Amino acid sequence: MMIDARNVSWNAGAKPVLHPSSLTVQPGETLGLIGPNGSGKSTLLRLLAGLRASRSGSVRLNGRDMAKLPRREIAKQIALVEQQAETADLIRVRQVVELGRLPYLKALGRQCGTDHDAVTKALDRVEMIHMADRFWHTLSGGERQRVHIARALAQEPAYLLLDEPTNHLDIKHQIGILGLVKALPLTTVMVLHDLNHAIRYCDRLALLHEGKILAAGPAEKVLSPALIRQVFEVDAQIEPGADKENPTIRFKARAA
Ligand SMILES: Nc1ncnc2c1ncn2[C@@H]1O[C@H](COP(=O)(O)OP(=O)(O)OP(=O)(O)O)[C@@H](O)[C@H]1O
Repeated sequence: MMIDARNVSWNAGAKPVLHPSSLTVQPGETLGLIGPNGSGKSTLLRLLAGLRASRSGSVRLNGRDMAKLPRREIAKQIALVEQQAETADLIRVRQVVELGRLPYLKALGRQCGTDHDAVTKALDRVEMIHMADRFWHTLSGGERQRVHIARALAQEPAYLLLDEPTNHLDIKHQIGILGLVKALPLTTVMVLHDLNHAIRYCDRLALLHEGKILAAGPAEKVLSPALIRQVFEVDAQIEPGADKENPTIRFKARAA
């Protein structure tokens, strides 16, 4: 059970956005994609989700070439929450989450008790069950983000792919969502900007820079002060955490 990307790449017109890159998502892990704006993180995530066709190589889902798999079959395995995911306005929260059940619907499109339970459970997990009947357009940015995550959970995927899942969330819900994601018995890939969140909530990190995976592995290998300086152009100090827990990175902006 894994997603295995071999030599995948993507161009926007003539401009290479992701140079040929390889990355294996290991079963059960939480893998963080980190890197500066425009480094290719979302592009790589979409390639891993089978939503963007690679110019080279292949992405294999549990050993099968994803380019040859029906979309519905992929959707039963992989749920993706994109940045700024849009939803039609005149729809209620529960209906948004029900969209996650589409890959399972039979020909007549009727939802059954299992679908209803999966939707309720997903809303409960992101603490949005009390807003199940609210209209989408009445939600705050953070509430919308939690509903999108609930939609992905209702899909009951084996792989959860999240692009900046803490966007719009206050600190309580940032920690809540990341803790929830880490605790789920799923394989997760998430794009994160907060390097301290990446250390705390990911088992492994892949650092992207200018469309290339510069390093991949455990945080202590990937996040050295030298690499942080090279990629993010900030000076950083890595301090050991209390009780030898996760280290903390402190940043110092460089003088211009
Ligand atoms: N459809 C597209 N057409 C043109 N350029 C694109 C397209 N998609 C991505 N790009 C460009 O490719 C580069 C990488 O984009 P991508 O969204 O993968 O970066 P990212 O690392 O996720 O960035 P961010 O942290 O800002 O979200 C950017 O310079 C972006 O402008």
